[in-house]
Amino acid sequence: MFIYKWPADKENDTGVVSEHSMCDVEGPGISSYSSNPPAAGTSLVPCLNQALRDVPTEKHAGTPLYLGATAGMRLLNITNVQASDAVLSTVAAMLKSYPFDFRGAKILSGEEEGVFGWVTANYLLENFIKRGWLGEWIQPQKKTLGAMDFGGASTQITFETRDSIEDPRNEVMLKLYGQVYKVYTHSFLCYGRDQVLKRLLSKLLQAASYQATITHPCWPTGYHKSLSLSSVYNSPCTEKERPSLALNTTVTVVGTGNGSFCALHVSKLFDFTTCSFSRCSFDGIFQPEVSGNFIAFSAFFYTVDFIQAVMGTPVHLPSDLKDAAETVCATSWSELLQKAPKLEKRLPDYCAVSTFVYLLTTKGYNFNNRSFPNIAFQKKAGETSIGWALGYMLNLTNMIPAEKPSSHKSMLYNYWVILILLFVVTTLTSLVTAVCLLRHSKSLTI
Ligand SMILES: Nc1ncnc2c1ncn2[C@@H]1O[C@H](COP(=O)(O)OP(=O)(O)OP(=O)(O)O)[C@@H](O)[C@H]1O
Repeated sequence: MFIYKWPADKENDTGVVSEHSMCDVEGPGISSYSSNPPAAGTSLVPCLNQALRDVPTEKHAGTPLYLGATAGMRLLNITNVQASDAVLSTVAAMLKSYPFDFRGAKILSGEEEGVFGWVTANYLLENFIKRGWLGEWIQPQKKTLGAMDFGGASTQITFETRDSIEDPRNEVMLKLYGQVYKVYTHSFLCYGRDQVLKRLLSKLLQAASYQATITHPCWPTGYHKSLSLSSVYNSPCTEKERPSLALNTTVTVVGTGNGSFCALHVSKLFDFTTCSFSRCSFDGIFQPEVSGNFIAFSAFFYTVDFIQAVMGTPVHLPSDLKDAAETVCATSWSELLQKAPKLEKRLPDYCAVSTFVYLLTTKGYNFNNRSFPNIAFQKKAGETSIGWALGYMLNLTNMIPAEKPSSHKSMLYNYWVILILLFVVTTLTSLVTAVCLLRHSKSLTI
């Protein structure tokens, strides 16, 4: 979940926010929500207290505050509507108790999440509009950037396309600063990092007939863990595969670090065969050919950053990602721990997630040797994190106008500055010339 806050008075004449800040509050997970709403405020309080400190006291009442929830809450809403309503109302009550202008809590749809991420990235990179040197507004001729978000529960792909979008559910027409953008977007629920890992465990448990000890080809050798069936089957993403066994049954899972077996099982998470359109990504979802540059953030960034920074392997081509995933899978638990002790909690899963990212981008989204290098794995643009939150806030506060903002006011101001400067320069030059002439004529008369 994100809370967005910013000093409302910091907007300039375009409605462009010059300063803002946000807070990402991680929920405790679906299982903990399903019976009772969370103890609201456990992680919200530090975030709100930071807001109280950042925004000057006299500006508190005029500072809009929104709460948006994403795929984790979409899943909870599927499993238990009452629980998801209870979470939202508990959190809303807590936000109302603060002195800000609280304007509501909402669960975003997958499409909204995708489009707002795309808006954020292109807004931050000034791809919609920018200032010329006279202060006029220029619409840059460069193409917009596609956005790929890999969250905990869902993954989104969003990009501008000229191709026809065969499924209207994937088409969004946006008019921003007087320009119309035809955007393709799709959000895959249950394809976020955490849900992918649960689905993978579920497939492995099923394949091993739920024996007391099973092997995991994506976990490193030397690593093993006992887990309860409920930690795998507490989600709607694994619901269909739930066994008849008691969910408090414990299973021991032993890592075998086998990259090719791992890829085999991870590929079973996708359906690459069904398609009723001229072309599909996977699971029967229409997708036009990817075009232009892309920015891949959240867990896309974490995964590729791990490969590059910890494993020391640059990722330019799909084959680099494939090879790196295999290397991660073949690295033992003790070696991994030695390389990145601070990431201990995440280390067992980099093999599965790298393999998943490789399959998703190449077999799923169809990036190839030509288009894959156009993906920038990045989590920030300048100082700001890329994600749906900024785009959501810009939309709710009408900060991105549909029409191009007028340049007159700022241009007029700049013309005045230039005129005054010219006047000063001309006067100074005339003065200097006059003094020089005077001296020259004096020296002639002597
Ligand atoms: N350093 C890291 N290495 C690997 N994974 C990470 C790292 N930090 C966070 N993650 C994981 O990345 C995933 C995406 O995190 P993010 O905070 O973007 O998700 P989210 O907004 O909660 O997802 P959703 O929108 O699907 O609800 C999560 O599974 C999170 O646990």
